[in-house]
Amino acid sequence: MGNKISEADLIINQDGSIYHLNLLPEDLAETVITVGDPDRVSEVSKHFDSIELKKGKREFITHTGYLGKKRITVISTGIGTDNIDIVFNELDALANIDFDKREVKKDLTSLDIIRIGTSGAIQPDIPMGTILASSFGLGLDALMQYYIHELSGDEHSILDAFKSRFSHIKGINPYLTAADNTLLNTIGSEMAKGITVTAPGFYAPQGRQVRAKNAVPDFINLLNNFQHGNNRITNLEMETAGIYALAKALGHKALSVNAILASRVNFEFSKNPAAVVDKAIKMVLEKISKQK
Ligand SMILES: O=P(O)(O)O[C@H]1O[C@H](CO)[C@@H](O)[C@H]1O
Ligand SMILES: O=c1cc[nH]c(=O)[nH]1
Repeated sequence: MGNKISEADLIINQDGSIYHLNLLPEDLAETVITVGDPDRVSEVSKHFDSIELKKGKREFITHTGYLGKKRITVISTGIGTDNIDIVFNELDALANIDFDKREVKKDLTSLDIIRIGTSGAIQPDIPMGTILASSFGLGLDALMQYYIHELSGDEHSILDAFKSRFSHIKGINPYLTAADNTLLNTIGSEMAKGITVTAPGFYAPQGRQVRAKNAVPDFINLLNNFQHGNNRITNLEMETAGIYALAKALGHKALSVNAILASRVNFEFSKNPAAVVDKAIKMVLEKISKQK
């Protein structure tokens, strides 16, 4: 009885679906694509050979279907790592908790989770239109302060170097997690690679200044000058670090693929963002369709 998860910890709706995602366990495929924008879900599923279900609640829209013999779920997370907390805990519950018994299943399923997101580049040699796979996610948000998560030697050494270089920025406690190596070397094999910084906002937290004044001057230059071994920071967005860290904590494999819409060092934003996103979607689906 001690292992039973309470009704307040794991909320199951009257119809047996999980609280926010509105999905039943059988609605979820073992290959999951996450996107930020709910409208991007159909941009992915329009390439499927068949669509088995469409469900949604709030910003969490889900389509599950087949690409050849591969069953795939595509789901929108909305913006930010606070939403990643909800989506990843609920995806994991769908895969690994027996909803009738409210207990963790004996045999755990490790999902393959691939994010297709948009992002801004901070290196001059990464132009708009690049499709980039995140080798690491470096979080400047607070999500992982609430979870126990372990770091590998590589993760420790990059994170320690970053923390000592950025110790002057008040109120941050960065965390860092690597991509799943197999997904990086298969799905990401033909993509540019680099460390993705996940910011807790789009404007000043990504070094943008419109009217409100930035507390961290020269943020983009500070980030793009950071180098540890062969690792450098290439781009900024708002979910990857949370995805990598929570996926690892829950035993899932994750890769984040970034459609680069902005060059922050050239002060440019894509005139045709849909075409860049479509290129990323096609690259990912082509690789997934070749997986066993
Ligand atoms: O296009 P998506 O996947 O939402 O990703 C990026 O775009 C949003 C900001 O415009 C943030 O969610 C950021 O991570
Ligand atoms: O610069 C960018 C572009 C897309 N998404 C972000 O979070 N930042």
